[in-house]
Amino acid sequence: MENALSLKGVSYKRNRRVILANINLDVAQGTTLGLLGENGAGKTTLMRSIAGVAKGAKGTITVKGQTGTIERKGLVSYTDNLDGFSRGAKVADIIEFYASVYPDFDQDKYRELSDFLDFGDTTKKIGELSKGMKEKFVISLTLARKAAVYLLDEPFEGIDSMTRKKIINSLIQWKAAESVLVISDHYVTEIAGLLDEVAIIKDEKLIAHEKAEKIRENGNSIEDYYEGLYEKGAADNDKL
Ligand SMILES: Nc1ncnc2c1ncn2[C@@H]1O[C@H](COP(=O)(O)OP(=O)(O)OP(=O)(O)O)[C@@H](O)[C@H]1O
Repeated sequence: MENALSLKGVSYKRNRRVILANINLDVAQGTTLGLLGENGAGKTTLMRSIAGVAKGAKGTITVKGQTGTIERKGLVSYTDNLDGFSRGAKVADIIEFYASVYPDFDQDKYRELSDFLDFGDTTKKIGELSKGMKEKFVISLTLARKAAVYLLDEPFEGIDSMTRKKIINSLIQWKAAESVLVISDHYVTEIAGLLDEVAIIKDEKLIAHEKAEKIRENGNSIEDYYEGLYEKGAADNDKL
């Protein structure tokens, strides 16, 4: 199958400190990829690089054949924690902003998503939203676009476990079959059933990229595989 997302030699430094080192990753269209790694491993930085918002990222990132940052922004749906908006901005204003900036933003789909997530009050200000409410808003905004690649960075941290299960069980239905979904989460077991592949980051490097099916065929759970690799280190670089 055609690769929807391809990273070649992606590196990122901040204040001369290496955050990502030579990341190579190919993801076929339709794949749901779990991006795993402990705190500070570089998952957010990698997502920001793919989305074209990490300034100074080196290497080549191709999304559906496009390598330019502007073109990529049109193909990748990623919501940067809403940090760019003032605390006084209302939910309704941000929805309007999304609709005006992204031609692929589908307001009906946004409404369906936000209803499903029980996040309906558009009069609230960003600064008034709880962590979980903000996350529901980010998920709704992100998935309401028609994109080739969706990036969800630890989307469920503040969301209660019942709702988390509900979202995880239905996440796939909100993306087109050919779209890629990259999701990072600390609750590996919870999202495991959703994943087609996992990519593991440790010490600035991609130490593994493997199909979930293959991990299970080898008698491992995704969580065991992840923890085993993390403990063992980058010795066996088991890339696809
Ligand atoms: N604004 C920043 N200034 C300086 N260093 C940063 C900044 N943002 C991230 N870093 C550093 O980059 C590294 C990777 O951070 P990143 O947020 O990408 O990791 P992560 O895997 O998403 O972590 P977490 O699971 O805790 O969210 C960390 O060592 C972090 O300290």
